[in-house]
Amino acid sequence: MDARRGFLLAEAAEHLPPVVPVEPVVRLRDFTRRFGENTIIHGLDLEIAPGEFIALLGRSGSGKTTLLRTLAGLDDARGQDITVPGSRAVVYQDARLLPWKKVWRNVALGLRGGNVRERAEKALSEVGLGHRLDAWPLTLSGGEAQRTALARALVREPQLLLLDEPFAALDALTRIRMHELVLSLWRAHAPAVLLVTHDVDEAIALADRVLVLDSGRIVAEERIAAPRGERDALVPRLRDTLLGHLKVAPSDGGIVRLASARA
Ligand SMILES: Nc1ncnc2c1ncn2[C@@H]1O[C@H](COP(=O)(O)OP(=O)(O)OP(=O)(O)O)[C@@H](O)[C@H]1O
Repeated sequence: MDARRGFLLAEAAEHLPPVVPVEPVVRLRDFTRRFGENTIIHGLDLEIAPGEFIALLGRSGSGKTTLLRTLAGLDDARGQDITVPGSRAVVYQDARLLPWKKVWRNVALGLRGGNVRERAEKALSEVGLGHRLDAWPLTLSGGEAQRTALARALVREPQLLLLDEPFAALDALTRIRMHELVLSLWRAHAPAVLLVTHDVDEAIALADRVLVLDSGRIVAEERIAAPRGERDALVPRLRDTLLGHLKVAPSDGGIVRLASARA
């Protein structure tokens, strides 16, 4: 390298921000889960950075829920090398609201400290339900119930948000609205997210990184650097790649969902 080029590179490097290694918020090393004789997860390594949005795809029985339950602290992880943040929240496919408590009380459930009603109200306003604070859960639509579940998760300001197929039971239009809502909440609160889904297109639309789990092993990983509003052109290639890893034949077009593909 000539001296002038070396000087220019050194000068440019001086103006770059220092590279600060970011500690992952989740770290699993050689994680294995057995149920009796059956090994469900095989020596899995996983790191999730703060604020990173991960989608986890996999066929039925591949171990997705087992992994999510472990990260949520709901499964026996004794003797395993696992780091998770102290504050975590889970949203499931069904909203799991207590029908005998008003909507705002469901969101406030277990909240410590003062201003509980105001905090629940703020969270419900963020998901567009500021007008349903005193409603009973059974009067909510499916989408409203899931938005309440999201408010209940986010009011705790979790560092890790675990989403277990939270949109699977919703109709297509509501699902798209929920995608937009989840992205805006993610931008506002910046938790790391692990979204378990069967929907390849959903994974591509939402995530920074898509992982494919097969028989308890991560068999593929796709980083998606493109901004979320500019991903349409990438979808066909990514969909084919991911479906290839999932061993599902691509359809002729439209949304390919594993749930229907495996039926
Ligand atoms: N408590 C348990 N005892 C015994 N086997 C279990 C238990 N929990 C899960 N398994 C088994 O572990 C495997 C993985 O299950 P898991 O629920 O993690 O899969 P999944 O990828 O989430 O599937 P799905 O998409 O259908 O929800 C399955 O074969 C399941 O039968």
